[in-house]
Amino acid sequence: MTNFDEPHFTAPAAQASPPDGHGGHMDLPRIEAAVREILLAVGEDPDRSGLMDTPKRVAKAYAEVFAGLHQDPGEVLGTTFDISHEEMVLVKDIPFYSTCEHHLVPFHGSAHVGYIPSSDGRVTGLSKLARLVDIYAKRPQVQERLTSQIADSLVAHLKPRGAIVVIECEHMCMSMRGVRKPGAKTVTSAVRGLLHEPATRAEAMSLILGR
Ligand SMILES: Nc1nc2c(ncn2[C@@H]2O[C@H](COP(=O)(O)OP(=O)(O)OP(=O)(O)O)[C@@H](O)[C@H]2O)c(=O)[nH]1
Ligand SMILES: [Zn+2]
Repeated sequence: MTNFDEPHFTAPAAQASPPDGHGGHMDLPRIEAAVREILLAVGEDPDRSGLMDTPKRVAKAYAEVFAGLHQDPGEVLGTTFDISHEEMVLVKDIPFYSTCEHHLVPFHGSAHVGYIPSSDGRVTGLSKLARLVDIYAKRPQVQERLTSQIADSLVAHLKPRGAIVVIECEHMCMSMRGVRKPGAKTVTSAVRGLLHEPATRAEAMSLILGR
């Protein structure tokens, strides 16, 4: 069964902060040791010159790719402005990279994130919507959970009257291996509140799809 629980914001054996300095910890030496094991297991020589620094590099790369495990969406969405806006705010074509939790290879594409602000006259910064996408993308993920987590986080932190998230992705686990269908796109959506109304939803979808 899929586990929809929020990952923990702290990991055991704290060793080093992720590169963006948003708190939380990664056990870099442990990642390095595991990468060395993988290299040995596939029949490589981790001590040859080309691979000598690879475990260290991979650990550094993983700290970046999984940094979202240690970031708090509430903190990002906490920056709000006193702007009364009754209609939809939509940031579309937000590029992102995530990691398929089944194969630990990338899936990547675009996210479209929209909301109808709460009646309290406050909106969040536009960049915060893109930051929110990254916080959830930079974790081991499946596309469906990524989509609903972004929508649920908007609802929890901004109390909007409605929210919509549409994500279009290519999964490398379907392109470079396995079924090998490069170019196949998976589209997922999550809709909350007033965006369930057919006319509002249709308006959002036409804004999202009208390129
Ligand atoms: N629903 C969903 N499935 C995903 C996602 N990312 C990868 N998958 C799928 O996860 C499934 C894992 O299937 P398994 O049969 O357990 O693993 P596998 O033998 O590697 O499967 P193949 O990829 O078909 O070779 C595959 O069908 C993947 O396409 C995702 O974000 N959402
Ligand atoms: Zn996969």
